[in-house]
Amino acid sequence: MTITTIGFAGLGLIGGSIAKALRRVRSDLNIIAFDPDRDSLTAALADGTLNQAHDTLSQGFSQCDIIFLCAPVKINIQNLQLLAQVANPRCIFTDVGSVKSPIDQAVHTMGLSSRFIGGHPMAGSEKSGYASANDRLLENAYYILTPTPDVPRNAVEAMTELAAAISAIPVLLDANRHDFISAAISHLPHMIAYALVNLVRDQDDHQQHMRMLAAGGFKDITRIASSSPVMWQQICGENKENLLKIMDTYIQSLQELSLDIKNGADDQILDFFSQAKDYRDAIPKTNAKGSLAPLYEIYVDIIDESGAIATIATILATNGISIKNIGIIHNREFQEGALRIEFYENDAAQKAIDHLRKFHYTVYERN
Ligand SMILES: NC(=O)C1=CN([C@@H]2O[C@H](COP(=O)(O)OP(=O)(O)OC[C@H]3O[C@@H](n4cnc5c(N)ncnc54)[C@H](O)[C@@H]3O)[C@@H](O)[C@H]2O)C=CC1
Ligand SMILES: O=C(O)C(=O)Cc1ccc(O)cc1
Repeated sequence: MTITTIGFAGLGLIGGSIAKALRRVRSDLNIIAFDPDRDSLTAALADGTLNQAHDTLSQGFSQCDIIFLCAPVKINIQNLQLLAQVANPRCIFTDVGSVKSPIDQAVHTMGLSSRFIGGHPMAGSEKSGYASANDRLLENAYYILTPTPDVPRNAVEAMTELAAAISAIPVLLDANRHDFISAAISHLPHMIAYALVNLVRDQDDHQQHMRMLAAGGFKDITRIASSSPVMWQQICGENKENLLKIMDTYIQSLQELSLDIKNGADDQILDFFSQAKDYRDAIPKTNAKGSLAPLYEIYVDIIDESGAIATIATILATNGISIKNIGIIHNREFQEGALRIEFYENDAAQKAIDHLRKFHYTVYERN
């Protein structure tokens, strides 16, 4: 399947990131888009990502070989209905939505099963909009594809190649299975984050001590409460049954924990925490965007005084070691605060450890 023109219906964080990545790896592509947010289109024309911007989902999209649906999940289904009327009969549709079964069913009803490949890149962030899009966002991230058996093999291959071309890792999965998995590993965590933030907001005092004192743990598990409310409202509606099932299971497990705490069942509590720790420790490390790129990071205990960072940076620089990122972190793991240093390569991280230990710094690596 030859791909020369790609369309985007929605050019926010994910649509924008895919369009930018495709532009980087295939400068010859004709990339066109529609988004009701005119500023996104203007920015994407200005930075060279788009060849054309359209004010509607109409005739302009008839030239597309592939159209990516990148709006919130319910809107993707509406847009597919509009685009099916204007796209050429060879055009393949794909989406990036976080829920796969409802769009699959809609596609079936519309008689488009042989032309639709569901997609879900498993990376992103709490940010929204084209302004946050980044051509490396999906690098080393799993990109789930849920083609039905009706889709021709060459179309699935073309889609798999596109995902791989932007350095994502294509994975084929059944749509229903995808939705249950996503309910557990993505949708439930977002519900927990939203609910926890609101709980703290409601319990806070007039001086907002809770907001002021909220530490690493709270921030770690609530970052995603800054995600787009509209996007998550639509995900809840579209993955209702799976989400309700997994929320019930979660509530039940909290109730059991609460009972164990009430009864002073120390052994059960220790088992519960230990099992969770073992499973969590075995999850592969990812970078901030959720992709699997290896992290070459070390942690160094430092005395919190001016010049401490500069001294370490100087030791590394004079030994020819480049730093990718550096910053102090304060959390329970490092009670006094530690310096987190990220490198571009493992070799650099190992050299840094050797040099810093020579200067008697305490250095940790995370396994
Ligand atoms: N945010 C994330 O980390 C991830 C999101 N997704 C999925 O990607 C899709 C897009 O999410 P984001 O890019 O994060 O959201 P976003 O809010 O950054 O972008 C959505 C874009 O859709 C546009 N839009 C609104 N109504 C539209 C319409 N009628 N037609 C065309 N475009 C319209 C908005 O103006 C916006 O630019 C969602 O379906 C979401 O479930 C998938 C993986 C990760
Ligand atoms: O920011 C995060 O950690 C996310 O979990 C982003 C995200 C949001 C929605 C998805 O369907 C996939 C990934």
